[in-house]
Amino acid sequence: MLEAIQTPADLDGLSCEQLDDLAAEMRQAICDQVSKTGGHLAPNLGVVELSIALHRVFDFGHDRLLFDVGHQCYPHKLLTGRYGKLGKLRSRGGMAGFPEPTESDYDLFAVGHAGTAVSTAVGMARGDDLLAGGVGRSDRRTVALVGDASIVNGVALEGLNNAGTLKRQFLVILNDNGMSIAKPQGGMATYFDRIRVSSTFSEIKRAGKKMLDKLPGGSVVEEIYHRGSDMLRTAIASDHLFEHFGFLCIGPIDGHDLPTLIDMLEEVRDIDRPVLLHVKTVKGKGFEFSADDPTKFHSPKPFVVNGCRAELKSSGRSFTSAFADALTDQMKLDDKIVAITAAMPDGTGLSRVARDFPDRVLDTGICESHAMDMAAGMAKAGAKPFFAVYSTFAQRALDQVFQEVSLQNLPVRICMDRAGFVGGDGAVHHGFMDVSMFSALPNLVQLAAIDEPNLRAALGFMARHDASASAIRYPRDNVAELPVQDDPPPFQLGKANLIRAARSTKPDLAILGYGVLAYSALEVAQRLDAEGIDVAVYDARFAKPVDGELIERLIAAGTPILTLEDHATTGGFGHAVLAEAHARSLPTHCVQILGMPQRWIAQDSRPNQLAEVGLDVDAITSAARNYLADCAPCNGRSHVLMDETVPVGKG
Ligand SMILES: Cc1ncc(C[n+]2csc(CCOP(=O)(O)OP(=O)(O)O)c2C)c(N)n1
Ligand SMILES: CC(=O)[C@@H](O)[C@H](O)COP(=O)(O)O
Ligand SMILES: [Mg+2]
Repeated sequence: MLEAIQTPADLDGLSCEQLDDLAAEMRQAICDQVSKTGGHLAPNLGVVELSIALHRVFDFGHDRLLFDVGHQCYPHKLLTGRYGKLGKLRSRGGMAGFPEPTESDYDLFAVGHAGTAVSTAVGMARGDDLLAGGVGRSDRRTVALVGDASIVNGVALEGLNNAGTLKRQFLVILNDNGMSIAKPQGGMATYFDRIRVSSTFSEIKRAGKKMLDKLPGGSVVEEIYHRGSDMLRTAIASDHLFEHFGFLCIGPIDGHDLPTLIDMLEEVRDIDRPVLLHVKTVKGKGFEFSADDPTKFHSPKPFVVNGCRAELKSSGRSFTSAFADALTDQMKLDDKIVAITAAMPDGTGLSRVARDFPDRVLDTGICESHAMDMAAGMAKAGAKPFFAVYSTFAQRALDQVFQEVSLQNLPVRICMDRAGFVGGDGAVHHGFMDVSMFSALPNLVQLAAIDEPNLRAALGFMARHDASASAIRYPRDNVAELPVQDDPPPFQLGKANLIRAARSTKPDLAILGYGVLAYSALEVAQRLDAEGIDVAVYDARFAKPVDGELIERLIAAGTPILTLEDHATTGGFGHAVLAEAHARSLPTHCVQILGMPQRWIAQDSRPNQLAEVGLDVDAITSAARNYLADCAPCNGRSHVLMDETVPVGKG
């Protein structure tokens, strides 16, 4: 049946039994695919009936459907003609793992960061009305689908605050499954726990039907049972929190009971004021292993289903695990250290740290801005906060980093995982601009780790460095099985580390790698060496301050520099090297920058390997070779690779 659904209109006329069968087929297709490629499983399994009911009742070819985070969009995509793309989930030419406007007009925003749906939905509603001649004049209905953990995010509350003033149809579906990735945190989570246990509307309805079934009267019973308005009145929630934002609040209702969902959505569809429909769902529903462990199966790597169990395929030692162990060791040495996460305890490794220090690991919920300011407050009080956050989510707290951390010169430590390309999650999650983002801020040291021993050394530096804030970056990847050095020298502020000496005192090329690409540079150097090109390789370690003395020494000796980073070239480490050369009145002499090309950063589908984006060893080697051909004899030209569309090495 699923293959036959080319547009949501194909849902019309299907009976509830058929829709239930369709739901089962969708669950199986999603589970089969995610088990092969990885992706978001539990969130999508939890919204199958809700997605069917939404597309049955609304016409989102005309109406507006906005997803929050968007990781739960797979059922929506299957119902809007993309079943054929499921087999290439999260890869180029396939089905993106988040809503993707380049994939379908049913996807309005490419999203991935929590809290945005209500605001973009308010914007679309206001925009539609404006273009239709005035408030309430548009016939496009607007729906925002938000999870119970995302709705606590600051942006979401800003959206709700404004949405309540709308004088037109506006529906927020609160998908309440009692889960974030981990257990949700904070007062709102406690509130939802309380109202979620109040008997849901469907339970009232079922009890009512049982009672009515006992009465004689056949069709009268059916009529009463199905008369929507009574349902609606029964389901209206008095003194629901969001009622105070100006919403008519309904529910909670059972998010897996298709007849109730369809009835209720039909009831609320044309109410001409903001409505919040509180829907209770089970994250991971449909498979025991995912419903029993929605955290583990939130966004699993490929796994093998074994009856009612599922085993994730093991995949080596990650930077995340290395970070968690290194931070744990630092916390053993210093009881002022406290670890903070914004709803990502497992993704950042802090759940591993919490096993040893449950009282010194704090989870704020999806509230990065608050977490950063809380860290600033803790630093002000004399504690040593380490805020573990994905590079992409740190973007949400940029203002707090400047205003409450760097401007106050408070020693907050920011540990950014998923820096660089993230693979399957793609454009909405790449950590491509943390260096640029923080580079203009005063009192903020920026550093990167090449492997596990260096990550440990870097954290030791950060724990000791009280003179300013510091921000470290490391990738969504495994650590090198063979580290560059088992016992690297301690990190010294602004000092790079020579990891491959050239054969001569005046090498043909010096490669300065920032982060893990310094590791790739070693193989590049080996290949060039075999061609008689004498190369020195440095682990740059710091993007702010860069090692100015090294840069001066190299440029003065006429040694061309190639900088490498898994970061945008704009405002990245390479630009910092150029700026340093400029500040030292050095000729920006043969400095070439190699980083993440813009065209890939905005790519709508998923570069899964550095090879796809020209940052693998082959590509770097050929870039270095072309570059040397350009600048021998060194003519003082600066080969800054500003235009990423130009093949590397011809900058
Ligand atoms: C700003 C931001 N911080 C963190 C995340 C990581 N993240 C993705 S989904 C998720 C949990 C969302 O919970 P909820 O909104 O309840 O949706 P559910 O997964 O339960 O369906 C988190 C923390 C994010 N996407 N955006
Ligand atoms: C949707 C979201 O933001 C998270 O689920 C994220 O996709 C997790 O990323 P990792 O798989 O890298 O932990
Ligand atoms: Mg949830």
